[in-house]
Amino acid sequence: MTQMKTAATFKSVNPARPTEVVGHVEDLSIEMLEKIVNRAQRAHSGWAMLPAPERGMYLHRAADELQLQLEDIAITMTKEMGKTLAEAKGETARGVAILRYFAGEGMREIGQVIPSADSDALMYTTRCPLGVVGAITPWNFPVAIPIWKIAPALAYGNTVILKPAEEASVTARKVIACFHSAQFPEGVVNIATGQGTAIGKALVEHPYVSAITFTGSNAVGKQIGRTALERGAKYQLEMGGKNPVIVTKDADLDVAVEATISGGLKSTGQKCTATSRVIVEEDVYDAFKEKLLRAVEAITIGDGLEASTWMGPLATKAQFEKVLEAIDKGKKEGATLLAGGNRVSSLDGYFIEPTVFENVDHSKSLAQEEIFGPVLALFRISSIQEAIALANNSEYGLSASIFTTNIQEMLTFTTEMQAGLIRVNAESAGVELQAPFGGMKSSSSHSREQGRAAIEFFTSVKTVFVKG
Ligand SMILES: NC(=O)C1=CN([C@@H]2O[C@H](COP(=O)(O)OP(=O)(O)OC[C@H]3O[C@@H](n4cnc5c(N)ncnc54)[C@H](O)[C@@H]3O)[C@@H](O)[C@H]2O)C=CC1
Ligand SMILES: O=C(O)CCC(=O)C(=O)O
Repeated sequence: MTQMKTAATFKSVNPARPTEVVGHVEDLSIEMLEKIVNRAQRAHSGWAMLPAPERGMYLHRAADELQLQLEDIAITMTKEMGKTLAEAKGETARGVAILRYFAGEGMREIGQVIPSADSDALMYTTRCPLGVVGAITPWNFPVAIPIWKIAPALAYGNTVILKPAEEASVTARKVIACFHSAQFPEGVVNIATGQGTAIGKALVEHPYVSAITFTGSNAVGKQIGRTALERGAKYQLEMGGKNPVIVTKDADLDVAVEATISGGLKSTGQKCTATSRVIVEEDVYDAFKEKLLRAVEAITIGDGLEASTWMGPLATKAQFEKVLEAIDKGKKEGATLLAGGNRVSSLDGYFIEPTVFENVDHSKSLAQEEIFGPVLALFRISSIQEAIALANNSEYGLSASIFTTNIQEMLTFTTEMQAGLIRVNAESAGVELQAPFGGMKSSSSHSREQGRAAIEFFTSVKTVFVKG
């Protein structure tokens, strides 16, 4: 990788102890970005012309490098954005598996032979890469999300520029170093660190960048979509969620409680697939609530590097403040606070207690706005129809779970629930890399990432007609 001198850097800090600097990151200028885009553009034709199995071998080598660096990268991730070390290790291992999956894509079919009306002709489809792909990623999955965008982009013959979240850039740099150690040709894999409003925006606007894949907030996603559409670039947006869990009277309550805690509060609730609305049938509402509150009380909060910690801090000061404001707003709107609701005053970092509300008006903020923090809202309902209607009453449609042993209720839920990820007797979070991932309604641009679905975004279909 060519070393570039930049005028400025910014600090990335540890949210568990904000005075600790995890690293300094280049705050690239637009001129530096221009060089990176040109380099990616120049590298494209050579990379695209390599046989796909050979591109796959590069991805296998990157997977080997990431595996070697797993411990260091996971520790950096925990220090930089706060999730527990166990989660960070799991995520890094997932990154290795994603790379291997897409390495295999280099050996799978990319088209179909389609019967032509002309008996002297051969008609088939093939696929070609898009060119330079810009990947704009958030801080909540600093390894998995960049890799599930970069790996398929590369496998199908694109070159890539990663613009990571400012708050997770030290980890991102270490991930990209694995690609460089795997000796990808110059310019094929690039990183552009800097501010979203400057470098991110310039990447989206650049005429050489053929496609943008984004995960993050709805506000930024929509802006990116508009800009990309305007100049004819392809785009893919993965945004928010307000994911419901339904617990019916036939559910195994212990399983439902454990999954609600895990889905809602792991990673401190900072997943787009996190559970935030817990919709419980009245017959079991009180029993479920009691078990849930007991489990919430048992949660240990602290630095994610400590083995005893179950829940770490919020990832950034902005997120910490946003979640405290959301809790305050919920209280003012009349919801009843059952647990938590405060910052953890005994700790210096961005720690907030796991928080549970009930008596939440479904038209109000706690039920409608994405909080992205350790906050659950309980709702009491009297039938499965009411539960599904409530669950669907959201601008989002990313993930949804039901806990029940009633087969008819499972089927009704899988049919009627408006979400891209439907889970039965399993928590709302947790995505398998070989399956399509994406949301309905405002949660996404209706595209899907990961698994074989990734080929739809990262390639263009060509229909070829050959007359003998
Ligand atoms: N769907 C998800 O997984 C995520 C959702 N969020 C939601 O977004 C809220 C705010 O989090 P943020 O970090 O501020 O998300 P964000 O959407 O501002 O940032 C995501 C990425 O977009 C970049 N970016 C920001 N402005 C840009 C622009 N104008 N053009 C191009 N790129 C730009 C950022 O630098 C970062 O790399 C959270 O509270 C949460 O509700 C945040 C992170 C992940
Ligand atoms: O639930 C998961 O594993 C993935 C969540 C995700 O993609 C996100 O929060 O952005």
